[in-house]
Amino acid sequence: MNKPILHIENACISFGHGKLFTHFNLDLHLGEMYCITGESGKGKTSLLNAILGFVPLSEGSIVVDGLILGVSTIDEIRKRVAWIPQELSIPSEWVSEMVRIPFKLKANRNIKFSEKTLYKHFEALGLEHDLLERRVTEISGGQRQRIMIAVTTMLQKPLMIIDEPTSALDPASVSKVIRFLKNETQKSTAILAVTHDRIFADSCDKRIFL
Ligand SMILES: Nc1ncnc2c1ncn2[C@@H]1O[C@H](COP(=O)(O)OP(=O)(O)OP(=O)(O)O)[C@@H](O)[C@H]1O
Repeated sequence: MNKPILHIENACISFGHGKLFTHFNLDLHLGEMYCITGESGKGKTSLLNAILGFVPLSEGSIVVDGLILGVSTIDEIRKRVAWIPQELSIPSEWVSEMVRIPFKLKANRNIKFSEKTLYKHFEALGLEHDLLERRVTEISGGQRQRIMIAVTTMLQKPLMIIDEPTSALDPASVSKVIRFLKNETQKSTAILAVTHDRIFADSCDKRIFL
């Protein structure tokens, strides 16, 4: 098999109060969708944050697309990772502005925003086109999550990291998100998601308990 896009070896995260987990290993390849599941507070979100360099490992190493995570590689690694956090504090009033934010970030400046592609993704995810004309405060949590999945996919990064992609969705919408993401992983992307959603977890290539 080819080299993994994400390789985590012997990882341990600890905060002041002790170790969250130790000896965590993972190999994720292009075309695969894995999920991390487990009890609340075990460190799932912290692990995602560690991959993005926001939380330090106390032991072990993370390699993204052949780059060992460290001070000198973090900018390059962030260029290769699309990230959808669980909670988003969005600094825009309108959805039409919100969907353009990722394209203004330093790491994504070379990627063009396309309304046509966004609408195509909206359709696949069961979202109405006119959501784009609404205020951010006038859309539901589930709509916002799917909009961000659509937008993040447009960035075409080799690695997508998603925290609770379906937590605010009904089962029919969960199925649409799964179909959409599976379709995307076939297009040279790997997905790592944290989830408590049984349907979502069952559809992943591998389920990792933390
Ligand atoms: N920066 C931090 N400093 C200290 N403690 C932290 C920090 N970030 C997270 N924690 C603690 O680490 C533990 C794990 O948090 P984390 O959010 O990673 O868990 P989780 O498994 O994702 O939980 P959930 O399923 O509820 O989202 C929690 O007890 C949390 O309070």
